[in-house]
Formats: sequence, structure tokens, C-alpha cells
Amino acid sequence: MEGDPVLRIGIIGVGEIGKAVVEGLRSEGGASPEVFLSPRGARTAAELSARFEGVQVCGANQEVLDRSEVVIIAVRRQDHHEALAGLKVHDDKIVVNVMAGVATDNLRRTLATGAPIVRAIPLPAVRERRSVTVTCPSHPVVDTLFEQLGGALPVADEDVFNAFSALTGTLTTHYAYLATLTSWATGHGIAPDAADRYVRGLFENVGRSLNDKTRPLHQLAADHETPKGNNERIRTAWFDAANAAALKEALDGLLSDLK
Ligand SMILES: NC(=O)C1=CN([C@@H]2O[C@H](COP(=O)(O)OP(=O)(O)OC[C@H]3O[C@@H](n4cnc5c(N)ncnc54)[C@H](OP(=O)(O)O)[C@@H]3O)[C@@H](O)[C@H]2O)C=CC1
Repeated sequence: MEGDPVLRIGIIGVGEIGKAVVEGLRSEGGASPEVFLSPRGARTAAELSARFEGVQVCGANQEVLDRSEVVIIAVRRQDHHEALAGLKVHDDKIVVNVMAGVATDNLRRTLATGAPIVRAIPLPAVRERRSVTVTCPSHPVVDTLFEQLGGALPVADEDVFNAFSALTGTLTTHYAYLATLTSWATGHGIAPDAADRYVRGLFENVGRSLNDKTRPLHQLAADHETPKGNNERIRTAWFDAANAAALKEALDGLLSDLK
């Protein structure tokens, strides 16, 4: 029945995100479907199948499809033609496309199928069932699957979905920002260990404050800032209008490539 937990799930492309999905499915609690993995990404696939009961490596991508109700396609965008060309996808399957920048129409042409195709953005934290996954369009079976992995956020419009996808492109910039702070600190006589520990601690607290959903983001910023104080000084000196505009321009550029 629609919305029921999936019993057999296939993954074509067992890399970072494919592995995170398997680990999330196998972490404690809830229903645990049988999992069928593609042969490529052989080392990761073998490791997962040795680690978890009910996780098997198939001999070919077609076998993954044939044995599954829901198939997650998680190869890199540039590999998807080679990975998918010639596969037969019956209309009773459900295809979940997690590849950034591969539109549903494009994938439907490649797969030549009438099966439902749902785009999704699972992030590595699905392995701890702590990531909200954007899906497009909403599908009861797929949304139930991602609910199990930390939450589903279905959107109807693929352009809106792409804007969410662009947002996920900002994560490593955030880590690089923290690394820059640390390196600045070590240049000013702070021992690397102390700089690392202190910067992590500062931003772990920022992360925790984000859990307070009663305060909008601009309010959180204002609440952490003394008028004419140090935070206001750095924010206005560095994250000024030009910097904010440059960030939005980079996001616009990414978004147009994702379409
Ligand atoms: N990493 C992330 O946080 C996120 C990634 N995504 C998307 O997920 C997709 C995968 O990303 P990620 O997991 O990081 O990438 P990885 O490079 O870690 O994994 C891709 C996997 O695809 C395998 N592969 C390549 N060709 C084939 C083929 N012909 N048949 C089957 N498998 C094949 C690779 O195998 P081999 O090692 O043998 O080459 C590899 O294991 C991308 O399209 C990305 O946009 C989406 C959301 C988040």
C-alpha cells in the first residue's frame, strides 16, 4: 500500500551518499528493508554487505532494479549515462534520483520509463537519521522512507527543489570559513590545538542555538551582538552588502547550472 515502509530497496552508486543511506536504514529502530547494491563502488558495497544482515551486492545494475521496489540512483552526474544506459525500468518501480543537476525529464528520457521518478537531496547526516531530505514531487512511499532517515520536506516545483540543492552547495564553505579563523588564530600566537578546539566550541554553540526555532535567524544574530561591539564590527566590516551580493551571485550561478 502507498506510504507503507519499503521492503526491498536498491542503490545504484554506492559511494558517500549511498553508504550513508544504507547506514541510516540499518541504524536502530523502525522497519529495515532488504538492500540490494550495485557492484561498482565495490569496496564500499562489500564492506556494507559484510557489516549488515540483509544487504547484498548484485552482479549488475539491472539486477539491482529487478530485485527492488524502490531504486536510489546515486552515481555522479557525469557517470549517469554510462550507469543507466540500456537498463529496463518497469513502470511499477519507484526511482529516486539523488544526483544533483539531473532533471526529472532528462532522467526519464535516459531510462525510457513511465515509473514515478522522485528527486531527493539526502545529506550525509541521514546515516544518523538526522537530516531532512527535500523531495520533488511528493511521493508517499519515498517521503515515508526519508521520514525514517530524519524527515522529508516535499516540494512540488522542480525550480524550488533546485534552489534547495544550491543551498547544500554552501556547506564546505562553512567549514573553510572555520578553518580560516583557526589559521588566523595560529598566526597570532595561539597554539593550533587550542585554536582548533576554541573555534569548534564557538560554532558548536552557534549550531545548538539554531535549535531554538522560536527566534528567527536575524533575531539570533541581533541577540548575539552588542551594539557597536566586536561582532557588529566584524559583520559590517567583512560581511557587508558587497560580500552578501557576491554570495548570492555565486548561488545564482550554481542554480542556473543545476537547471
Ligand atoms: N555526497 C553528498 O553529500 C551528496 C551527494 N549527492 C549526489 O549523489 C551522487 C553521488 O555522490 P557521492 O556519493 O558523493 O559520490 P561518490 O563518488 O562517493 O559515489 C559515486 C559512486 O558511484 C559509483 N559508480 C560510478 N559509475 C557507476 C556505474 N556505472 N554503475 C554503478 N555505480 C557507479 C562509483 O563507483 P566507483 O567508486 O567504482 O567509481 C561510486 O561508488 C552525486 O550525483 C551527487 O550529486 C546528493 C546529495 C548529497
